[in-house]
Amino acid sequence: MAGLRLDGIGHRLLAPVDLTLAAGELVFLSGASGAGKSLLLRAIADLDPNTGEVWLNGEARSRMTPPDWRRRVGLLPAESCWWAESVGEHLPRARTAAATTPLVLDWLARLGFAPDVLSWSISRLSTGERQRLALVRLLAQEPEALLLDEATANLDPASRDRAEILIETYRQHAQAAVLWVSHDPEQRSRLSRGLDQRPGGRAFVIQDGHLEPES
Ligand SMILES: Nc1ncnc2c1ncn2[C@@H]1O[C@H](COP(=O)(O)OP(=O)(O)OP(=O)(O)O)[C@@H](O)[C@H]1O
Repeated sequence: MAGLRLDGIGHRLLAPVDLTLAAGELVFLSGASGAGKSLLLRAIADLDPNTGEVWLNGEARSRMTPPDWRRRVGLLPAESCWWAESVGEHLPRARTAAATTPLVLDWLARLGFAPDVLSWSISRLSTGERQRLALVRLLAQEPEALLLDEATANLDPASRDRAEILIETYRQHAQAAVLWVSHDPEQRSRLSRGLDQRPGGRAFVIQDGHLEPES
């Protein structure tokens, strides 16, 4: 089946979870600080020890190499990690604007960046710039599912709106299942209406070590 299926995925604070996200479906995740939301996303990405299996479009995680899995199921952590000197070095085939795909340049523009951002040093980036650029870096890997941890938490309202539109456009275009940790009820209500104005958007909460549908 197309989409992302969690089959008994659990971690040290969370009882095993069974959850299926259809291709292109957006599902929200909330819960108190420290409830274990980030740990669940990390468990799905197989970054920490975890139980269970995850299926992407019918393919088992255990049958893929970890780098392959993490490219196909892209995690946007709350705090992004950068390892090279410049922004462009973090994007596939994109050290310079000339070598950058038009799609990535378009995404950068949608988030308010001119092509010269590729030459910017990582050390000069503001928190919000890091968050927006981490999103472009993630999408440039063309993931088939997205795990978003407070993807817009550091952004002003205008930047937040632009990031939401980009994520929604990608979700619909790529038919990517999206599991989105968000504490912001207004964001969830905005996004659950969707760009196509259809109602939708299931929401779950982690409470007392269990994942439950939000009432
Ligand atoms: N490597 C670790 N070793 C020990 N405890 C950890 C580790 N990583 C996370 N924790 C703890 O596990 C709990 C859940 O962490 P997690 O990051 O999943 O919380 P969260 O639900 O995402 O919270 P927030 O909304 O504050 O980001 C926290 O109490 C955290 O301190």
